[in-house]
Amino acid sequence: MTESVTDGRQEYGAEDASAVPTARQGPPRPAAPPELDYNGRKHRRAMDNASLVEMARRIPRALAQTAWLAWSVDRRMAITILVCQLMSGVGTAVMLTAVSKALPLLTTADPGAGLAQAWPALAVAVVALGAGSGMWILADWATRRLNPKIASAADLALVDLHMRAELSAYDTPGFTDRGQAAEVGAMRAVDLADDAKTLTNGFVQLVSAATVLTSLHPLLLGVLLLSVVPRGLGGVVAARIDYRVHDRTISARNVRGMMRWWLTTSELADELRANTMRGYLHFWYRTMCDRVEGRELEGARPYLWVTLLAASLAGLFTLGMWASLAALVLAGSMTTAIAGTAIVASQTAGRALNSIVRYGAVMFHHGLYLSDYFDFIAEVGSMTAARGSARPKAPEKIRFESAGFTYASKGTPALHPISLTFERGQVIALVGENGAGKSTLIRMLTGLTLATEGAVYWDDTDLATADAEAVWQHVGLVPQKSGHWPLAARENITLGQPRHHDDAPIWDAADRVGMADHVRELPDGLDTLLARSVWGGQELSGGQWQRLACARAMYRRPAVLVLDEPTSEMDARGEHLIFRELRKMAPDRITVVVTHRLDNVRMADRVIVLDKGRIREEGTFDDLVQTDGSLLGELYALAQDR
Ligand SMILES: Nc1ncnc2c1ncn2[C@@H]1O[C@H](COP(=O)(O)OP(=O)(O)OP(=O)(O)O)[C@@H](O)[C@H]1O
Repeated sequence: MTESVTDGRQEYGAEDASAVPTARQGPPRPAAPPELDYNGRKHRRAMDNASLVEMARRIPRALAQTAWLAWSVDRRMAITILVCQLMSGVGTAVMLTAVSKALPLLTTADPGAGLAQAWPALAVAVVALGAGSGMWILADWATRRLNPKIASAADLALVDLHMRAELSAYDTPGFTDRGQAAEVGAMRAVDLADDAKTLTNGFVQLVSAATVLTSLHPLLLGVLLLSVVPRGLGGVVAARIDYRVHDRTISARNVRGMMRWWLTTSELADELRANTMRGYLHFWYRTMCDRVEGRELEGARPYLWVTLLAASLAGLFTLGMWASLAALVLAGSMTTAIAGTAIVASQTAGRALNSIVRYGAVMFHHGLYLSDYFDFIAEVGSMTAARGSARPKAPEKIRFESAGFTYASKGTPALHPISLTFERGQVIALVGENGAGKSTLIRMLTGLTLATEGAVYWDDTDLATADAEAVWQHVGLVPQKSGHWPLAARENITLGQPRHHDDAPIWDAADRVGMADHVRELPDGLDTLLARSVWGGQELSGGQWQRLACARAMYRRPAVLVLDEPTSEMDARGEHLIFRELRKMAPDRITVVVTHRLDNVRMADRVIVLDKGRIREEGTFDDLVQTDGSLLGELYALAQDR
């Protein structure tokens, strides 16, 4: 079915994938979403440069990384697996040796006498086989205990690093993409221990079987190896194709995943519908799906050819092995009994080699994702907010000394070097047009970012030398966009503070922002989950969420209280209440408020007007609005003239 969604200017084939919009009379055809490919380049270069030998080298590295992860989460289980692997290898060697001893006895002229002589060796073979299987089962149990622990630890490390990274990390080109690739690495960690165990078990079994095979006839091992080499190479090349497809689609999948949230969340459902955005967004999303799908399909054909070729060659080489065995027996170079043992040993070695090839390819594949994971961990690890050890007290004064800030991605400063002081007891209003640098100044003031020029001091402590967490202990921040945390109302107020048994301060904070009555009316009061998308959860209005963010900052009773447009979604009563509370709380702290509602600025002791990253004017509200040519005066007049 093809449905056309018309907004009067453009038409999109909204349901049919092939119906990429066609230009009719006049309206321009919408462009496909741009190719986003900042991160892929690095990986593709690495992939293209890597020879098979180099790629195979990744396997031991992946095994070592897995072993390290296993060791760090549960040493007991890691040792159990190792011991079981070795024991199962010993079991195989004992079993094969016992078979090689028993078979010549069984092929004598008198089978009865042969059996009587061979039974101890056969019994040893059976016990060794059973013990080997037991070891394998034990290793399996240990791996199952290890897998979820490795997965949680890998995921936790990733999430935690994100939370500890300097804000500038998010501005690094390709950061989100690399984060996504690392997430895939962390997700793959679920299977890591299992696959590593199967691979190493293959090695152990192979060594056992190869030792026995070589002792029977040196030629046998070479012939056996030949039968699995093609499959091994095929597996590695196929994994390489797979990873390249993954790598070529990661940016598209990443941006599609982000857009998916925007398209399905109730928060944007009104805007999307009422503004007839669905047609274009459907086209956009479909194009991304097609892009990913197309690249995956492109990889399917070479994948098929490689695996087919590898399997055919492997078949031919296996045939060759059987022919060689027959030739050796016919030429009298090998007895039938030894050939029989060789068959049993070659079965074991063949299975082991197959495991090595199969799981070697899997581990190689894991290795690529794991390297993404570890690279990202190292990258973000070096970007965590570890600045210095000074632990500043609640500041009496915050001083900017020629402090400026330039974002890494920008050539010009967002804030040119400025010098000014914020004092305890004062309410300071920051005013300025969009992009003037207010939020940037706030981030510097609270130590969220460090000045790229000059310095910011909390009393005598340069924030560049201070422990970031120790600084933030004294901060309460209401950012422009605060989190609608899918937690209970109680946690939404206390988040970031130690939990107390007494609810009185929580109700007090709710009361200060005019939310106490509403919270009382919620089905479970403070315990009500504030997330409509979760079963039993409740939703708040935009203004109510803002009130809760203010309550959270007030509950902290911080020495530095910073609010970035805290009342933009609030009604007049809420706004009045918040500013009244701020004034009441002001004597014990440094209060900084950013607001575009200039009537509120009156309550500030001091107004700082920023313009294009510079301080344009500073003083009391009344003085500034009455000054000729004042930007505040002009903005205020415009606000009155609305
Ligand atoms: N993460 C960032 N990376 C690069 N540039 C940024 C970043 N954040 C802000 N900027 C730029 O820095 C300048 C100052 O931005 P800032 O957010 O401080 O302005 P603002 O005064 O708070 O604006 P608004 O009133 O719109 O909130 C702007 O030019 C903005 O584009």
